[in-house]
Amino acid sequence: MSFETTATIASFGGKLLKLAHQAKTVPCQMKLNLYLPPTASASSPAPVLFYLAGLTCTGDNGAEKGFLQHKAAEKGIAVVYPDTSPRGLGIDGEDESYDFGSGAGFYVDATKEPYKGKYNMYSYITRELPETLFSHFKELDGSRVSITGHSMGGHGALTLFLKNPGMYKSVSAFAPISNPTNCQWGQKAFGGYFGDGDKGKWSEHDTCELLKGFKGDVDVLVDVGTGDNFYKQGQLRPEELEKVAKEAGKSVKVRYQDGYDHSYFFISTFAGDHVEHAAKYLLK
Ligand SMILES: N[C@@H](CCC(=O)N[C@@H](CSC=O)C(=O)NCC(=O)O)C(=O)O
Repeated sequence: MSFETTATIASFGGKLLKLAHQAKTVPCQMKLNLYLPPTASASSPAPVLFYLAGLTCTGDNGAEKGFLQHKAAEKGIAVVYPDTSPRGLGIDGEDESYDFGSGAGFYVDATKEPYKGKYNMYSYITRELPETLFSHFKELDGSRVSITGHSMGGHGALTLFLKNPGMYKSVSAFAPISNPTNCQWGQKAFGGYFGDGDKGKWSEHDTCELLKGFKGDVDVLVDVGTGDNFYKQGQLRPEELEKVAKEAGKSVKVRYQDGYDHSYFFISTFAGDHVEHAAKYLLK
């Protein structure tokens, strides 16, 4: 099934497309944004950066407030901004809380009813969405793809990268949920999507656990604001990420940005650095 383009918006010399398509891995229509830099064409396809957003977000938050497009236009990189969950499936309780269900898919394939077979954001982001995009948009180079994300989306970016060696050229994250098996957000989500009986499944989607067993080199950039209330509450656990990385001999650079909070003011301030980080690998 192909895409419907609901809007085309000029942005930094390129264009932002608002898209919708009927998905198969998740049983609903999915919306997203796609930024095409000015240089993208069928004869010169652009490498692609996926930006995974956080709790409560759609594909609009990053596209409208993340400020990635300025640097992406300069570097000739396309940016994909997917939604964060399926929508409107009529599951009991789906819309009740900001940190579970709608807007909170956590980039996993649920194995517990009533989300099983429906909340498959892992399959959607790693398989269906890229396959559909790259067959439809000849302006995109599907052989050069990187990933980044914020908070729940930072968790998504890091775990998808670590679970799929070779799929992404690079990874970075803004204030990621680095150790979801040991924080409230992650425990609620994994309990709801996997159940409490299968902690092995939880570990398969925890960046710290994945990093311990990762074969090969990494070069991960992470930014966290020291004024971030979710960091202060222990939802992000970047120190644990640094500890695991050090013990495993993996290059994970965590930059603690003085006074920044969890908002898109923080993301937009450092977005250029994250696009530069991706460009190092996408353009070499
Ligand atoms: N509404 C909630 C807070 C939700 C929130 O801060 N969401 C963040 C992502 S948090 C981790 O995934 C976000 O990006 N929000 C959208 C935005 O545009 O800022 C509450 O009331 O605490």
